[in-house]
Amino acid sequence: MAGMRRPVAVIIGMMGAGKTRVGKEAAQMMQLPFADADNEIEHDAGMKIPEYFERYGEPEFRKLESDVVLDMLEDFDGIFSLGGGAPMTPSIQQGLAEYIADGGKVVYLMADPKEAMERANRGGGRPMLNGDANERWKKLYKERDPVFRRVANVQVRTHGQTPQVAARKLMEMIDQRIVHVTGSTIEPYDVCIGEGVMSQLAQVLGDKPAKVALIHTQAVQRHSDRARTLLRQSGYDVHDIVIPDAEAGKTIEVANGIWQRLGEEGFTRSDAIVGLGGGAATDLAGFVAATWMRGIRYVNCPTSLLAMVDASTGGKTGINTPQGKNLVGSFYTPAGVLADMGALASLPNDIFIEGLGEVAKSGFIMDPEILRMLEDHADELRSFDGSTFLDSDLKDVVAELIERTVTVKAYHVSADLKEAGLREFLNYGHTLGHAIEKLEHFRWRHGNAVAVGCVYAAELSHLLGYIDQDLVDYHRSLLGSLGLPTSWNNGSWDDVLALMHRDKKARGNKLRFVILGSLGHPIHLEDPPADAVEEAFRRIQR
Ligand SMILES: NC(=O)c1ccc[n+]([C@@H]2O[C@H](COP(=O)([O-])OP(=O)(O)OC[C@H]3O[C@@H](n4cnc5c(N)ncnc54)[C@H](O)[C@@H]3O)[C@@H](O)[C@H]2O)c1
Ligand SMILES: O=C(O)C(=O)C[C@@H](O)[C@H](O)[C@H](O)COP(=O)(O)O
Repeated sequence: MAGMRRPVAVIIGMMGAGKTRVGKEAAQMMQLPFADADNEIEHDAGMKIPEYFERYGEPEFRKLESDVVLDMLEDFDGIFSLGGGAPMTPSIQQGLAEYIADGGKVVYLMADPKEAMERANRGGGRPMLNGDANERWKKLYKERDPVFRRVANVQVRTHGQTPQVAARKLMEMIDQRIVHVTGSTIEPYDVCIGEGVMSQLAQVLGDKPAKVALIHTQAVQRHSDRARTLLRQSGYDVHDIVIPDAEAGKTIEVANGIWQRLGEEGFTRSDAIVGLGGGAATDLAGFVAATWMRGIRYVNCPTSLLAMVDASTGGKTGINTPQGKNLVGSFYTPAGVLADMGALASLPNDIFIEGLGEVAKSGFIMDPEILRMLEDHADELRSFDGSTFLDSDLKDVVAELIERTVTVKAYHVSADLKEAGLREFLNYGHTLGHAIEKLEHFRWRHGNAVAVGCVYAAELSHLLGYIDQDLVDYHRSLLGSLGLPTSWNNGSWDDVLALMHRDKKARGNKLRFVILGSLGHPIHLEDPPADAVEEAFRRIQR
C-alpha cells in the first residue's frame, strides 16, 4: 500500500553473527529506531522463545514469527533484525522479495563462521542449538548460508571487525543507493552508489575468477591501491595494469598491450577485469573484457563524476581511432558497477564540473527534477572541493544526482541495449560534442564538449520550430551557472560537418540528430535541412 512505513534495512544472518549488536549500533549512528524480531515475538507471545518452542513446537513458532515479521515489514521504519532461521520460511522469503522490489535493503551480515558459532553457543537460550551446539550450528550454516545469499540484496562481511567498525560498514551499505539495470537482452546488474561501496568488489566479482586484471591510470593510484587490497584480501590473484591517462588510454595500442599481458599471464575465460578510473579507463577496460576470449566478466569502479553518472553503466565499451571518437567498440554489459563516492574526494574541481554536463543532459532529455536540483545547488556544485566534499551537505545532493542520472541511463539501456532507437536519446548533445573533442585533440573534456553540444541541439530544435527561444536560453543559463561552456569557436564549419557525418547516428550520407520536441521529450531528427544545421553552429560560435 502506498505511504506504508517500511524498514530502512532488514538484517539477516546466522545465530551469533552480531545482528542485534551491530544493528543497534548502526541504528544509533543513524538515529533510527531498532527492532529485533525475537523481542517482538516474545512480546506478542507473552513468553520467552525457548518456552514457546517447548510448549508449541517449531512449526507454530515459525507461523508466529512469519506474522510478526510480515507486520513489521509494513509498519516499522528503522533497522529491523530477524532471527537466524526466519529467512528460511517461504512466506518471509516472499515478504522480503517484495520489500526489495519496493527498494528495500536486506542485509546479510556475514561474520566469521567460527566467531559466530562461539558467540551463539556462549549466549545460550537458543532452542535450535539444543544437543551438540557446534554440530547443530555447522549444519544450520550449511543449510542457511546459500539461502541467505539468495534472499539478501546486500552483503556485509564483518570478519574480525569490532561491532563499531562493522556498524559503520553496515551504515555505509544501508546508505548506498542502488539502481537495477535489467532488460530482455541483459544479464541484470546493479549500480551501487555511496561512500564505501567499493568494499563489495569481491561480492560482485563472485568466486569463479582466480585472476583479476585491475586496469587503472596513475592518477587514481590511491583508489586502485584500495581495490587491490580488497581483492587480495578476498583471495584473488591481482594483476595491476596501469594505462595512460584519459583519452590516451583509449587506443588500439593500449588495448593490444593489455591483450598481450593477459595472454602472457594466463588469463582464462573464468578470470575477470576490474576497470577503475574515469570514463576513459572504464571504456577501455570494458572493451578489453568484451574482446578477451570473446568476453570475460568485468566490474566497473568509476572514480570521476562523469564515469559514475554515465560511462560505467550501460555497456558501451570502446576506443577511439584517428578518425574519431569511440569508433571501435562493442555493447558489453558489466557484472556490476560500484560508484564509490569516497573517490570524489580526490577529484579536481574542473573534472567534477565536466561531469555535470552529462547530468544536465539527462535532465534535458528525461528528468526535469535533475534540472531543478542543478539550479538550486548551482553555486555549491560549481565550487566543488573534493577535500571537504565528503563531510558537506553537498554529498547527499550529488548522491541523488548520480542516482537520478543513472536511472535515466538505465531506462534507455534496459529497453534498447544496442541502440536501435530509444537509446540514441542518451546521445543528446554528442553529435557536435564528439566533433569538438576531436578537433580540440581531446584537450577539451568530454562533458564540456557535450554541454556545448546540448546548446547546439537546442538551437537546432528551435530553428526547426520544436522549442521556443526560452528553452534555448535556459540551456545556456543553466549550463553557464554550473561553470560549463556554452559556446565554441575554434574550428571550421567544414571540419565540424565532416566529423558529424562520422557520428554513429548518421546513416549513409544523411545526418541524424537527437533534438528536443519539448523539455524532457527528445525526438529523432533525420536528414535535417543543411542551412539549419549550419545556422545552429553559427549560434554556438558567439
Ligand atoms: N561508455 C559510455 O557510455 C560513456 C558515457 C560517457 C562518456 N564516456 C567516455 O568517458 C570519457 C570521459 O570520462 P571522464 O570525464 O571521467 O574522463 P577521464 O576518464 O579522461 O578522466 C578525467 C581525468 O580525471 C582523472 N580522475 C578520474 N577520477 C579521479 C579521481 N577520483 N581523482 C583524481 N583524478 C581522477 C583521470 O585520471 C583523468 O585524468 C570519454 O572518453 C567519454 O567518451 C563513455
Ligand atoms: O550510453 C549511451 O548510449 C550514450 O550515448 C551515452 C553518452 O553520454 C556517451 O558519451 C557515449 O559514450 C557516447 O557514445 P557514442 O556511441 O556516441 O560514441
